[in-house]
Amino acid sequence: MSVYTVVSQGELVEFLKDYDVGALLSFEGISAGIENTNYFVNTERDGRQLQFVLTIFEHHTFDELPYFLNIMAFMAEHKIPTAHPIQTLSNGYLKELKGKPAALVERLKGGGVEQPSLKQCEVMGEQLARFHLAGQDFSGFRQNDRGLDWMKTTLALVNDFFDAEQKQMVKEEFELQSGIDWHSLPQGVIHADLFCDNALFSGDELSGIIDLYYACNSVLLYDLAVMVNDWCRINSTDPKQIVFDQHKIDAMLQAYRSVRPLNALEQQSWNAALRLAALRFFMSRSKDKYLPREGEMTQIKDPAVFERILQIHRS
Ligand SMILES: Nc1ncnc2c1ncn2[C@@H]1O[C@H](COP(=O)(O)OP(=O)(O)OP(=O)(O)O)[C@@H](O)[C@H]1O
Ligand SMILES: N[C@@H](CCO)C(=O)O
Repeated sequence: MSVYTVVSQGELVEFLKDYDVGALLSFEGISAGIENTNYFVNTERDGRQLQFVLTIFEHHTFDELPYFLNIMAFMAEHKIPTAHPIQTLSNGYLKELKGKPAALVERLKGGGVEQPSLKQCEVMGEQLARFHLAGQDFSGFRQNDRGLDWMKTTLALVNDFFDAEQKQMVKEEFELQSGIDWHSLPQGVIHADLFCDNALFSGDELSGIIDLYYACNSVLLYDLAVMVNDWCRINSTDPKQIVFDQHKIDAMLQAYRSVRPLNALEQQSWNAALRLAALRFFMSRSKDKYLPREGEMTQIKDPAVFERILQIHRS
């Protein structure tokens, strides 16, 4: 259950006065998600029922949030399926609730994906390319705070928990990545965490991409690699048995390239991008497992999954 900040009816009624959303009908904490507190919020305005998601940000500062909320609004306005944040009557998309930053966003239909279909992989390939193209006109900028420097700092924290084989593999991967000039590849706004649980589908129709709170300006190919690593594999309860589904990879890549073709350097760098994306989540999951944040109610996501994915891309 991830409701870290409990909100009363009275507090929510007061909060909603700064929005043109009508009167509060009901609200309910959302159990999925681990970073933030989320509530479903239902209101009624002019006889119509409206549905929203209220997010109370547990880790981000007020300063860094406008970048993410502006991207969500920008993408929704460019017909990329994302949840549009709701404008306050006073100023912008961000407000304070219980001393923390908070935002109200449009509630999308559908649910997260557990076993993506071939069609869903194709849809995501196409939509990510459209997201990347639209992002070329977005004026905000944010550095990737989960880039190679962050991975190196994280490795220093977790390396002692690794066995000799893991240490050697990770050392080789950092050597490989440090030798690549990622800046010479096409850059732009990336989602940076587009896993299956961050896209809501109704059947094979994408209702929206959510959780843009790692978005940043970085390497477009890396974003595609993050997505392939999570969407295009056949999972097993034993991470060592994970395998990729080549049909899903082909469907996703073909759909992406039909909207934004990959240049020669991107094609050459594909394997390295898959390895960089695997390394990033191997590092973050290792840190969460070995050095969990105090007081955090976290379902630990298994780093062995990304260790295996890294091994597959190395072979
Ligand atoms: N705009 C939305 N419309 C409908 N449902 C949403 C929306 N945003 C979030 N949700 C629901 O809330 C759940 C939690 O949201 P989210 O994944 O953003 O959680 P988080 O704690 O902020 O992030 P993380 O998953 O990284 O821990 C989602 O799985 C989804 O069911
Ligand atoms: N998508 C990440 C967690 C949120 O960043 C993972 O599965 O490790």
